[in-house]
Amino acid sequence: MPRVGAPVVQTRDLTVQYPRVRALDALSVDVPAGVTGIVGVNGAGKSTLIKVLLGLLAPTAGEARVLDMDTRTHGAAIRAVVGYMPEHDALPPDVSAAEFVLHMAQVSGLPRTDARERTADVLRHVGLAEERHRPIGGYSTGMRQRVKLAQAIVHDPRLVLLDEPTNGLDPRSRDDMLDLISRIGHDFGISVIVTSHLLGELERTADHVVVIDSGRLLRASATTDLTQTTGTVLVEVLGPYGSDRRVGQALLDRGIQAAPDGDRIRVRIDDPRALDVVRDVVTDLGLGLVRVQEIHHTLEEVFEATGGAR
Ligand SMILES: Nc1ncnc2c1ncn2[C@@H]1O[C@H](COP(=O)(O)OP(=O)(O)OP(=O)(O)O)[C@@H](O)[C@H]1O
Repeated sequence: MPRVGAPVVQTRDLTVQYPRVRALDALSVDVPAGVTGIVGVNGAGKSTLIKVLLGLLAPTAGEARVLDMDTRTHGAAIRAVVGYMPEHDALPPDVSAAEFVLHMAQVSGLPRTDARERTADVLRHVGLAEERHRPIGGYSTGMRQRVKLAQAIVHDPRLVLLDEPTNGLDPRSRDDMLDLISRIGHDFGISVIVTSHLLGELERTADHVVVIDSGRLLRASATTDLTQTTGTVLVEVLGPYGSDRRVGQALLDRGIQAAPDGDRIRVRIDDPRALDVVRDVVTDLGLGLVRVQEIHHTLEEVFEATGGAR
């Protein structure tokens, strides 16, 4: 059993060489428990990494450990405690979600009665309770993605690997799927590794983000560290027309960097006095301070800064 707080996945110099392409190139990363997003453009190596982690593809060099088990030697043991949602859809059209997920539960070793119970539970969790007896062939893309997610968690895994689960979904279904992923990771206590080529969507779902590009590690950190403050706040004041300009000018007069931003004032806070000066200036001018809002980087901005986005 891995120690509490131990990484769920560790790779060291992990390399996968296909005949023409090096899909993973000396990738060394620790993935902690919780929800982790693996982000990279198409072809970055995300699906290859997942295949290695499941023990389905042997590394050319280096090693990968999942829940402290070596993927080269413990593939079957890993797959018993890890769920997998593949990117592409290979669902049988003629069977119902209930039949399919029950079958997958039994394949993963659950006795029939437990498998039935778990199937009913997970189909309810993913929001397919009502439609579960209809043939999958008539399902929408969003429903099919939820069937794939249900079969990935039906055996109550410790870790689940989701390959591009939001692919092909409209914005609303994508939000539903992201909420579901967050619940699996945060309420059900199953660690989640989720791949995506869209950084923005992982911002509110993932606790950690691993950015890969051409099989190499660009960045691995807590989402909150990546989206750290820009050193700028937006200040909103209450007063007659032009109050924001007067505040901005008063701040500049006192040596604080400030610039208009719509009807608010963008203020640099590198100077430790800055927030005190804002409060003093607003009071001196007889105005009200409505809001001081810290501005954070978005993941997209960070990715662009590291040269990963295309
Ligand atoms: N079986 C294979 N044989 C040869 N090359 C492969 C194979 N699978 C993937 N590749 C190549 O390896 C690189 C990484 O592919 P991979 O599928 O891991 O990337 P990805 O980040 O998951 O992208 P996508 O989201 O498009 O699947 C790509 O250049 C791809 O063309």
